[in-house]
Amino acid sequence: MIVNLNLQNKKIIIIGGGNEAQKRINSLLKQECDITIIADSINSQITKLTKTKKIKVIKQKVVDTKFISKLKPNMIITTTNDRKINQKIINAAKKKGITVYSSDNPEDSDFSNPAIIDFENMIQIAIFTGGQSPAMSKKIKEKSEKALKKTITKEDIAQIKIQKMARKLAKEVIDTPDQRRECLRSIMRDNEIDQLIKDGQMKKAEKKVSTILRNWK
Ligand SMILES: C[C@@]1(CC(=O)O)c2cc3[nH]c(cc4nc(cc5[nH]c(cc(n2)[C@H]1CCC(=O)O)[C@@](C)(CC(=O)O)[C@@H]5CCC(=O)O)C(CC(=O)O)=C4CCC(=O)O)c(CCC(=O)O)c3CC(=O)O
Ligand SMILES: NC(=O)C1=CN([C@@H]2O[C@H](COP(=O)(O)OP(=O)(O)OC[C@H]3O[C@@H](n4cnc5c(N)ncnc54)[C@H](O)[C@@H]3O)[C@@H](O)[C@H]2O)C=CC1
Repeated sequence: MIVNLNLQNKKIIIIGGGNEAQKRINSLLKQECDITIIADSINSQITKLTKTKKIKVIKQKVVDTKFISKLKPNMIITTTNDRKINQKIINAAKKKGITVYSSDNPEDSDFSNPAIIDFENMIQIAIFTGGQSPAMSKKIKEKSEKALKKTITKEDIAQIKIQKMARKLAKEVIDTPDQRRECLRSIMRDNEIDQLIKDGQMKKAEKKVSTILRNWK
């Protein structure tokens, strides 16, 4: 089952500082969460990231699981190339009811990472083979990316921004979910708004949306 994790303000610990850690940090940085890396060595890309982004680093080898009670994380991601320590961390986290992921152990992890196609941080499309073939997920991602870039337009992304603003206002000014849905659909179909979006006139589009919503009966 693919779901999205809401990690806003969550405390996340990543053990290890190699390629896998780097992939996980890059996805975590899309949300406002508190990231701490514990590793005895950190690759150059992660070092660069720690200089520009808010990431804490504890430079040490993890030999036991005491860091869990000390740092009290909401989630632990272990990415070391040491199976034994990864397993120890998984077991300790599970005992404490902490969400855990290990790069070398999909069976014991609480979630999986699909291949992601991202459009301007506004739309994410996930490709997942249920752990059967990560390499095929990557290949299908690369194949579909080209096709999707032709299907998902700049205007679609602008319409998401319009819809975000519209549904916030709709919740304030329209009483029932059915009516809100109908109104949001009519905004999506509105030729005038469509044209304003195409012309890059976002402020005018928003104004028109606001008028439609406030006069909705
Ligand atoms: C189960 C899963 C972990 C999870 O649940 O999160 C998992 C597990 C493992 N992958 C391993 C190897 C490789 N992983 C990749 C690549 C990716 N792996 C990703 C996801 C997942 N990998 C999850 C299932 C996803 C699904 O089923 O769709 C992607 C899609 C997303 C991401 O990592 O963010 C990302 C591409 C992202 C992109 O480019 O966008 C490549 C290819 C390459 O690097 O070129 C290889 C080498 C070739 C191969 O093995 O296929 C090994 C070590 C095996 C060993 O020791 O040999 C394990 C551990 C194990 O199998 O035990
Ligand atoms: N889920 C996936 O898609 C993939 C999973 N893997 C698995 O992930 C593991 C890690 O892969 P990479 O990041 O490429 O390896 P890597 O060798 O680049 O990084 C390992 C990191 O762990 C650190 N480390 C090792 N023992 C430690 C300890 N006790 N305490 C703190 N830090 C420690 C090292 O200093 C290094 O920074 C692999 O062994 C493999 O099993 C590998 C490729 C893809």
